[in-house]
Amino acid sequence: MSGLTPEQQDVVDAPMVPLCVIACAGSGKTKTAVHRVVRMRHNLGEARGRVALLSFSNVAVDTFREAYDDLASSLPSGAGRSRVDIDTLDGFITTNVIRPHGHRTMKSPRAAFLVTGDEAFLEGFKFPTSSFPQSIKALNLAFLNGKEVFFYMFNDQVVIVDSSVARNLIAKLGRTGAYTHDLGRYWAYRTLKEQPKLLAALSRRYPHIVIDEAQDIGSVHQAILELLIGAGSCVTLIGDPNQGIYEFAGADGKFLIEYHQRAGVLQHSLKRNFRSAPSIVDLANCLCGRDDVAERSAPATPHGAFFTGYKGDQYPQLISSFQGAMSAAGADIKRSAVLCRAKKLAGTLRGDEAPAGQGLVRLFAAAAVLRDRRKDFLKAFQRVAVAVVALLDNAPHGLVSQITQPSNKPDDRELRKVIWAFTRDPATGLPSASLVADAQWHAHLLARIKVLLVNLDTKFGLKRVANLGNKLSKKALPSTPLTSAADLADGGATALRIDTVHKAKGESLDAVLYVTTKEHAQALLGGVATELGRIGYVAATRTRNLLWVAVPHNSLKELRPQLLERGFKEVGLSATPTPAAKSTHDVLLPLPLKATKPQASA
Ligand SMILES: Nc1ncnc2c1ncn2[C@@H]1O[C@H](COP(=O)(O)OP(=O)(O)OP(=O)(O)O)[C@@H](O)[C@H]1O
Repeated sequence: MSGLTPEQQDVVDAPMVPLCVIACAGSGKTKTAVHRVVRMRHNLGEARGRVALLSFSNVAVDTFREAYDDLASSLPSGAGRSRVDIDTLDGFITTNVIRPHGHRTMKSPRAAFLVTGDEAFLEGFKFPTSSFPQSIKALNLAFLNGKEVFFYMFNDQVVIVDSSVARNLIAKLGRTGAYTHDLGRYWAYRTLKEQPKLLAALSRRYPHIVIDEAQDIGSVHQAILELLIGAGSCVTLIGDPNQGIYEFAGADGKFLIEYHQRAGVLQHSLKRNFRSAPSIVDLANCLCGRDDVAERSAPATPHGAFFTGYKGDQYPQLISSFQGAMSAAGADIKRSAVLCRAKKLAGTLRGDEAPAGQGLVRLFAAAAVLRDRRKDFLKAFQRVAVAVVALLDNAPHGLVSQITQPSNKPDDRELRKVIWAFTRDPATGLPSASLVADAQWHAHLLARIKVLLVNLDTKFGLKRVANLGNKLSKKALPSTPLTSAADLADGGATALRIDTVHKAKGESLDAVLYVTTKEHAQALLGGVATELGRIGYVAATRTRNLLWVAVPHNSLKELRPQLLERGFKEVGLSATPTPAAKSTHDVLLPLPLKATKPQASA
């Protein structure tokens, strides 16, 4: 197959046995995995077994599907081209285990359904803690040395929950057929463990499973995979342990790192980085102690790794200075981003307001802002679904899930369509976030909800609650629009994306500004031994050409020597928003340098 490097080709051509592929950032894991799957399907010929290619995000799955559709046309017709399933690991478990078989283990009279966490009936499913009862949606599970451990997170700390309390609560929810994301994995594990015939059948159906981003496999996922491996499935893991950033969810990368030690598993590595300029690859090597090789040569435009200090009130200056540097580097605004460790900081930088209103009105208001400001129609739809169901009298427990999850039932699909139409249309459905909230927006909302509820009654026999006015009070709505007209007019087209590092995982970006606290910057410089360090590593390795790391001004003196030692160059902030800096081939510093007396290394 053409276009692959020898190390990628070796993975593709490897015998049909389990592989452990440790790959660096930007090494073309996607391309390699898709070519490998096509080759596997080719080798399987007319055999009936399916190949599963699994990853962790819907974006990754879409990319894989597109690439597979392109490549699979090279398979001879009839060679089982369609017997490849590409999905997220959770999607795979849901389709093959939880939905069709989970209810038997859950002791539910109906098929299992996923809850969003906001459903009113979950109020009755709480567990006690030393302070106040917590909702079951906060309950997580991990396997530690083969034992189930139940916990929840409080102020970034893990708090253990008594196992029998947790099991009873999970069983009680299970009997309704409901499960949260985390508990879905638990039920899938238990279903496979308790129904050995099902496990054997699933393993026969999927004799080969390839998992990308395998550093993100958590302990419950691992337990499920171990069952499949034990039943005969041949599992290949591809990933980069230095990008393991889901430790809080029980993924510590150990499964991937140690997988090659198992009998029969062949080890491979991918060490050529196609994404980043050589100076960025050098920095990445310095951070993680690898010796990966840049496949690209240095671009003719300004590029490399820079740092700058910022004060708490200088975010606008910081971002406009970075945009000046981006212009000089020829970075595309749509393929560049400001990244932060924490959601809260990303929200502050984006200028996200606290959601307005109370109760269900708050949900509708948040949905309007998500749709109109963030253009996030899906999240808006999910909030509208939860709020509308809460306005129904005696709504069946799984109704939110019936609306929000894809379904083959015509009634569910019709209902989904009605809620989508309401969410999407500011003229007849959820009013525009640009209307004055307490006066216009709320009045429109009330009138249109009434029409919607009549419609739901007529078409689907769903009755509304009696006290609509109480449930939709205008308390805590401001006498201003929910979001400013300027934000809406921009529509995000010219705005630089501001996001968390977790959201940018797997992406290639032209330019990245990583905004850090002192702790985040220290962790980045400290390397990949800690999760915070790996988060910094993921941020740094997203960029193709330009990386800026912004550190708090008051830690600059302390951090400067280490930043310089790692190869970062210092830049200052421009006093006012900058016009695009001049692009010259040999200028690496896109902005005038201020206060840059390098200190001797500590
Ligand atoms: N053999 C190849 N020839 C040319 N380009 C390649 C080759 N393999 C991969 N690439 C390119 O390398 C870039 C990075 O690939 P990809 O996004 O799959 O990296 P990755 O290994 O998933 O990285 P990360 O783990 O950092 O997200 C993509 O633009 C891809 O098209």
